[in-house]
Amino acid sequence: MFSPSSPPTGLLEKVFQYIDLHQDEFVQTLKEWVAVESDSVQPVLRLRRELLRMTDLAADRLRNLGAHVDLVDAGFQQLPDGQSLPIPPIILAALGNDPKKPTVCFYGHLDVQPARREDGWVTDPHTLTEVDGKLYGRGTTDNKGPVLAWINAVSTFRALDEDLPVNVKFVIEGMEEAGSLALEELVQKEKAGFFSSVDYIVISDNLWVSRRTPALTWGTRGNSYFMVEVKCRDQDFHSGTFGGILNEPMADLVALLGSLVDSSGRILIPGIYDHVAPVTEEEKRTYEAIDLDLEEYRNSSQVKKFLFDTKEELLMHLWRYPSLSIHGIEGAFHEPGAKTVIPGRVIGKFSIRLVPHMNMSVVEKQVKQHLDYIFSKRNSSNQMTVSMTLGLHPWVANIRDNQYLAAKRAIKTVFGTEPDMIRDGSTIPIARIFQDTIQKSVMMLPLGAVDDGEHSQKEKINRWNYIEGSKLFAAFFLEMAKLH
Ligand SMILES: Cn1cncc1C[C@H](NC(=O)CCN)C(=O)O
Ligand SMILES: [Zn+2]
Ligand SMILES: [Zn+2]
Repeated sequence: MFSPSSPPTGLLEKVFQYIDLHQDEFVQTLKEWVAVESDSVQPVLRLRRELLRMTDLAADRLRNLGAHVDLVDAGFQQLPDGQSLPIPPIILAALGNDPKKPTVCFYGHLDVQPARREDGWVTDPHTLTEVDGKLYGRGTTDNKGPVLAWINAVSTFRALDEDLPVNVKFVIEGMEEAGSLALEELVQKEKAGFFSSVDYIVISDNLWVSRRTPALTWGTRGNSYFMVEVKCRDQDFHSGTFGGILNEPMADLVALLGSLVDSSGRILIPGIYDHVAPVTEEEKRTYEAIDLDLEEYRNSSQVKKFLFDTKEELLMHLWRYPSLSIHGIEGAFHEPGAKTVIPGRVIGKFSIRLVPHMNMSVVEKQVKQHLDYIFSKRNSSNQMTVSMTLGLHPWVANIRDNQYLAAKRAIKTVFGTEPDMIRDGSTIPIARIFQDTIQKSVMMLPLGAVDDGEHSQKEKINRWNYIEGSKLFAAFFLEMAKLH
């Protein structure tokens, strides 16, 4: 082993060289993984079988590394129609348990969003296709590529017959895109078991804000999801026979939804901003330092104008202020054509992205009170029911943790630059659950570029990001060992 003060230049060079030389093999494995249509979103048996196949493929790969692999049964998913579908088992794997080394646990997921060629893909979404250094395919960046990058890093030490600098554990699930069913329960159950030896958790399930500058993520927003139902009766009406003599549920609902946010993006629910953490000068400087070309971002997003004109304002509204989005209306007539229906019962769906110091149950109360007030002013004879169906807390890391220091050093070594220290506007619910339940340091170390198109058509990961990302994880192991 190397001494803590002298950098392991020789070993690191060997590792990087190995990864460069074997990159086509690494791409080939990604191709095999992308070929499995492991869609967890559409609840159909055929796809669940694909998910099980994907889980077995990953478990085999981990066993080949020499890891001890447990497939933890996750039970069944109950569907609203009474059907039930199997949830793929959750992989818990471990490699090495040297008490002198830190134990780093990687969380990732094998499931993907649905993708069909007709949706607007140029290539088949389940056939990894390389064009100009871009590896196109569903799951390449979210999240199969990063999971494999971690495996590539571990396998490189094994192939070189080098001692792993850290003990490595894996939590790999197959239901992330469907809300990580069964995972929270498992984390609680294994708190004193599998997780008791874990010192650090690394998640690589988000993106940089740049195409070239790597990032380290230290916070995500939470989310509270609301459904507001307005009901007259369970059946639709004909607007020729009932139009003019009813309080129409859609009119009530549109008024309710229209009362939530103004055209400058400000949430109109009284009190909602009361607890939002104030911005500090130090925090402001972190946004100034970030590599984001506003014009390029705007153009590539195909948006004419954002609500904010400066980089700092834009980032703060994405990352550290709450936002309210209206997602849809169940029961509304939305198909093409001109049907003259009055829907009898509709459900509006919206969510509020939560930020530090907002209190979930206070938010819930404020939303309900506000909607009650707006609805009562309408004097409608319909019935309104509001429910919060999902409550995910925001997450903030302690960037003074050792693993943030190790990751910064590894990024510097691999990319020759300091990372953008970013937050993320969306939610990775498991981060906060890990932090609260096992009370260990959680870090998000993304590998993909801003234009990877996660969840979208033409999802890709650059070969460069995938291969340098594999090196980054390897360099991170070595830096962690030095700090321990
Ligand atoms: C399911 N869900 C409902 N509320 C929040 C979520 C999670 C979802 N997470 C992601 O997209 C991960 C991005 N890397 C999101 O933030 O919308
Ligand atoms: Zn993901
Ligand atoms: Zn996703």
